[in-house]
Amino acid sequence: MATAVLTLPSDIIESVINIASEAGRTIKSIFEQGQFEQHTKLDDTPVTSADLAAHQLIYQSLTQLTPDIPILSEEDADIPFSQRAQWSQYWLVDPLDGTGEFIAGSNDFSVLIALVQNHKPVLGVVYAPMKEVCYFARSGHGAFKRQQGQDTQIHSQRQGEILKVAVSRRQDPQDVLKLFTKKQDVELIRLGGAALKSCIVAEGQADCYVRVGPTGEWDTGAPQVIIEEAGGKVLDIDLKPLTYNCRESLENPNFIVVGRNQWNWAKLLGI
Ligand SMILES: Nc1ncnc2c1ncn2[C@@H]1O[C@H](COP(=O)(O)O)[C@@H](OP(=O)(O)O)[C@H]1O
Ligand SMILES: [Mg+2]
Repeated sequence: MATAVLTLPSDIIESVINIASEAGRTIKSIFEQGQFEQHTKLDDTPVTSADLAAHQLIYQSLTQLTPDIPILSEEDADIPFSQRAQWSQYWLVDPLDGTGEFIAGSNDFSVLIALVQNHKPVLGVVYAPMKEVCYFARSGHGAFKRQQGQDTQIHSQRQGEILKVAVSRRQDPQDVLKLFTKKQDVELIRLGGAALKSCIVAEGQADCYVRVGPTGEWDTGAPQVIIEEAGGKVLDIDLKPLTYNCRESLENPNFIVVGRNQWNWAKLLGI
């Protein structure tokens, strides 16, 4: 039987922001020193000593904060579904989203921490250490961007005639453009890391972020709360919601993060 969902203090998000910021500072210091180890994981994605240092720090801090809530991190994800199925809530963590960017020397990486309750992300923090920007949201309380100590509420409703589409810097944009069936003027915004692309949609700098190819549930958990609280959605390519901790596999389907309700996404994607 699944454990009961615990009622958490409303200011727990500040503790999570502090944990993500500390992990981000650890990553930044390794990035600036330029000395790190690098391996390729079984799924053929890279991992560095910075990912692992951030994972250790987040794991210890979250365990101290909420000893009864389990943690699913990209760097400790080998937990059988039979065990995860017992969880009614858990922390979903990507200690370093954008490892490829980190290795390449680009600034487009961030730390992601989400709280998932009853298969739905309800709290999300995305901290980008090189940009010193934090995006955060709690279900029902709006989405915010914290920069230079100032919190600004963000909204995803961008106005404009051209469809601005955020896509991975490490992917052929044709993989994304071919999904759009209707003739439409499209401007591409190339950026690294899954979360930062979602966040620029959440703050109305892009209309959507389209991801074709594998990602993990940890890549979308925290950004999903931020985009939903900013007025947008995360959907699979059939425009159905993504699911969390519902299957043995933790891989997401292809997905689209949409900000603007004025676009007819079903028509644009030929659904
Ligand atoms: N083969 C694969 N399997 C699973 N996830 C993958 C993957 N290739 C890329 N990803 C995901 O896509 C994210 C990178 O997005 P982008 O290409 O936009 O920079 C990676 O985040 P991490 O850096 O946390 O691993 C990773 O989670
Ligand atoms: Mg990662």
